[in-house]
Amino acid sequence: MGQPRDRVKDMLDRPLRDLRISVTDRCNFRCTYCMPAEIFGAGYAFLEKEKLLTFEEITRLTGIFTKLGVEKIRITGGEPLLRGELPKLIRMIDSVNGVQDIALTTNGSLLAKQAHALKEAGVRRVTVSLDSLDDTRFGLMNGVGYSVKKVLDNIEVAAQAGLPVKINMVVKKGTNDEDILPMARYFKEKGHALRFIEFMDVGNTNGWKLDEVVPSRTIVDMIHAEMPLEPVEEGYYGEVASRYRYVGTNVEIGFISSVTQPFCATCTRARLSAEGRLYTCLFASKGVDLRTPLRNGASDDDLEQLIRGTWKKRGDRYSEVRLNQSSDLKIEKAEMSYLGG
Ligand SMILES: Nc1nc2c(ncn2[C@@H]2O[C@H](COP(=O)(O)OP(=O)(O)OP(=O)(O)O)[C@@H](O)[C@H]2O)c(=O)[nH]1
Ligand SMILES: C[S@@+](CC[C@H](N)C(=O)[O-])C[C@H]1O[C@@H](n2cnc3c(N)ncnc32)[C@H](O)[C@@H]1O
Ligand code: SF4
Ligand code: SF4
Repeated sequence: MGQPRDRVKDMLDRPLRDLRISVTDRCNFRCTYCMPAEIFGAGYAFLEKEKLLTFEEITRLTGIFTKLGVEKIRITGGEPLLRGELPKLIRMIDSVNGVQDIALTTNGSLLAKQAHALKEAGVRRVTVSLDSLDDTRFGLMNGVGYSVKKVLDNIEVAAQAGLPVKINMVVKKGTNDEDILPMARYFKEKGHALRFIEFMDVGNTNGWKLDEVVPSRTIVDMIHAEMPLEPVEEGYYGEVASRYRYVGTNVEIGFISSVTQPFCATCTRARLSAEGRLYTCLFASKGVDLRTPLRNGASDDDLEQLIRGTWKKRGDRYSEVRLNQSSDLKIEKAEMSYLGG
């Protein structure tokens, strides 16, 4: 694996390390906190096929990002497993010099069919989102009545295919906070790392209110009282989750506290939307169009300069700025399902 030619840093001295690639803005779920059904209904204008970056375009851009320091790729969306022939894309990305890790975030509904092929193509690990073990609550939260058992079965298929699995649970007060302990008990037993995500004010349509956020500290205390926890050291610079281990086991649990303990100071993540816009923050309103130059014959050097210049100008620290505010900052944001969660 070659070393990056020139690791670029932003205005706050943060290097570019991770690229989160959204491969589609579509999803078969309508999670209330992400794609509420009343907004993302039948009339919603999703991206047309010709607007999506092709696999060749994504791979070419990945090669340029690695020259600037990117080592870790996360495939996301929308629901990434809705994109046809995903294993083919994974194989192409895996062949890019400098890519050291390819992870996938998915709602798990289509995982059983594809787990083996994804693993073989080069996916190193998957994160499956699941917010409850109760069918009624999960069905309401995913917006389409999708069953818990199917997701749990698919998680085990992925694990048996040799993919380490993490679970993401978004916690909303009054909606699924009663699921915190049952989820912790279940995944402790299964041996998969569960991560609790504070409900965030992403996008413009999820009706976010600070009083629906359950602070990670509360969840740590709640779990520790029943199943003692000990902290685990940061695994890498800028790690998103604070990790703990159940005492006496190797099973981990994580907390993603972007509302109450923002981690902008070490944020190394760039996001590439399915239509090829580069976003330097999850809460950015505008992305930089890479598809137009890509399709108009720009050279790799031109594209590298464009990406380098964008990262160098980056000063984003939305979650830190929002801290201590009782509401979201009233700015126009891109939707998470569009720019890649
Ligand atoms: N505010 C904010 N939230 C983030 C950011 N990155 C990830 N998240 C949130 O954390 C969730 C989990 O991210 P994942 O991609 O599953 O995890 P990760 O921590 O990057 O993954 P690992 O590589 O396993 O450490 C995302 O779905 C977001 O909700 C970020 O840069 N800013
Ligand atoms: C946007 S989804 C895309 C990938 C895939 N569809 C999935 O759900 O895993 C990525 C992650 O973002 C999380 N997410 C979405 N909206 C969120 C919000 N408002 N607050 C916190 N996390 C959110 C989801 O739970 C999921 O784990
Ligand atoms: S969180 Fe994932 S599964 Fe849920 S609506 Fe958003 S993109 Fe779809
Ligand atoms: S809010 Fe923006 S800058 Fe802060 S951690 Fe998230 S993506 Fe990074």
